[in-house]
Amino acid sequence: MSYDLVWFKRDLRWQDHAALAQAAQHGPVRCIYVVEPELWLQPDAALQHFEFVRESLQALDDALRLQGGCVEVHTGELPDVLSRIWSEAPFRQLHAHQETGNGFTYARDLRVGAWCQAHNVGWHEYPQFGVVRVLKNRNLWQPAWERHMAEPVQDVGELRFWRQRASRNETPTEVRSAWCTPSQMQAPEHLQHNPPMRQRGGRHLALDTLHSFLHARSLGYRGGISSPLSAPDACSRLSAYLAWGCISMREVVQHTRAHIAQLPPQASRHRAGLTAFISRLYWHCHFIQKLESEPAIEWQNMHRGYDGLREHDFNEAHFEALKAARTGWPMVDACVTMLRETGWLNFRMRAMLVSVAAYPLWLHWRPVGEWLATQFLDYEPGIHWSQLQMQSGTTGINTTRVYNPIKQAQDHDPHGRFVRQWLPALRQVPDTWLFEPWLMPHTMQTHLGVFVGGDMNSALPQPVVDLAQATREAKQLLHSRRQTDEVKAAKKAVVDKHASRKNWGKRPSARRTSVATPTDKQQLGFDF
Ligand SMILES: Cc1cc2nc3c(=O)[nH]c(=O)nc-3n(C[C@H](O)[C@H](O)[C@H](O)COP(=O)(O)OP(=O)(O)OC[C@H]3O[C@@H](n4cnc5c(N)ncnc54)[C@H](O)[C@@H]3O)c2cc1C
Repeated sequence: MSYDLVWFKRDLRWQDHAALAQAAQHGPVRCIYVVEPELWLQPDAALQHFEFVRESLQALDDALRLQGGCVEVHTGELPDVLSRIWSEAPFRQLHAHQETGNGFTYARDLRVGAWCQAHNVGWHEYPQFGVVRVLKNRNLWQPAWERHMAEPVQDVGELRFWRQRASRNETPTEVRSAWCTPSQMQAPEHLQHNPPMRQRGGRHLALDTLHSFLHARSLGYRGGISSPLSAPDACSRLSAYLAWGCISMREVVQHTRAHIAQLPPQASRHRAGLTAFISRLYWHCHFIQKLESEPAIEWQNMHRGYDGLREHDFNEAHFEALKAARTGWPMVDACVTMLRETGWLNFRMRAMLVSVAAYPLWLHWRPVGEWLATQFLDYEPGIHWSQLQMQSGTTGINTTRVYNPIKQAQDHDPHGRFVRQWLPALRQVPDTWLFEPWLMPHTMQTHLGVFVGGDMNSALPQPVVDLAQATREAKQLLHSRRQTDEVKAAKKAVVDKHASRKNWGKRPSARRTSVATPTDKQQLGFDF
């Protein structure tokens, strides 16, 4: 009996799973996940991602077992694994979701396509987000997003699973030797970083998170998402579940719209929060579309006119201080610490970290992005690299936004609860010096027994650079590059390819009437 093979990647769910639903229509299915050693060797991979995948696969396996099936975990490179499976028991067709991943997955998918062609196996890839493969024109993008989200959620119904039969000479254990169950998965030894307080994987947790957000936490979305104190509750916290596919984007959009529709008229704050949340769901796919349309933005500047701006000045000491949470700016160091312990940070604080890296520390976005990719449990290449470039000023279409970490602390942590929570050395420091402890008089430092110094033994580090001066110099360098004729001339091509065409979910400015918003300003539509 032949079967169709379903290859799970970053789509670790069984509901609204187009690949599984379509495969099931053809007859028996066999479900696999492949641990690809090369993939986990990439610089953007971390142990937390592997463990989250394992947990999500465990939930998937549990659900499939209720129907008499399972998910097989194979280890090896693709298409070698396909060859092995095929030579043991040929399959008719291979089904998977489209993936807009890093350079490795892009090249691997091309190899898989070639393998399928050579073996006369049908290769079916299905979109799982509102991202359009081979998008001819950016103007067509938003209607395509709406169509995708409006389609009915795919119910996989009852599944028939393919069963492997032992040949006469094999014991059942030998038949299974080529794969293992999710609970038997072994993380590659080199993988590091698994934050103790990170979110756990699995579809049931994704659904619980969506439920608690829609019914309670989203009341705090409006006004609550910018401060790192309120954001962990006020934000949806769905990013990791969307990134690893425990829940589909369509499910989230449809549930949210249905929830908005049944809110009473007086629930205006709740409605406004959920409407703003929907605009973030557009942004999710809008940003992934950039990488889909131009995979090279993972490595090279979106606007090539910025080439050479930071590449040759990379300061390792600055980078090490940032990673070690010892820049000397409490808000920055507290955010790095929270991220290290939880695997998550809200948008504004992510933007601030990259801004500090890109401007006063003058670090190129690529190494910073590799490090942050391992720190973010929700690492999604399309959003990540586009945001890294946007916050570093290399897209050429966004207004330069430079976040001052002292002002961010004053605005979003006025009583210092956040920095004191994550930086115990600051707990004794009075409010007056909390966000600028290097200004604390020596007598006060002696009195508290907390010293600010340049060496690793000091409880509090000196700022690595003079913030005001380094930021001024960085802005000057960027702006002088922006003024060159080459940079100005090449801007239109970037706008045509990548800029948004609509001001999703943003309230119109009272002063602006029907005049179209300049595209580069629209790109900043994140803040309330
Ligand atoms: C430098 C940088 C890197 C980032 N890297 C990632 C990443 O790797 N993966 C990731 O999912 N998000 C990334 N973001 C976007 C954003 O910070 C996170 O999506 C958000 O903090 C996740 O928390 P949440 O799910 O509670 O967000 P919510 O505010 O509840 O938003 C709901 C969903 O909308 C999407 N979304 C929210 N904000 C954005 C945004 N600005 N751009 C695109 N999509 C958005 C996410 O899928 C998110 O889960 C990055 C932002 C910056 C500044």
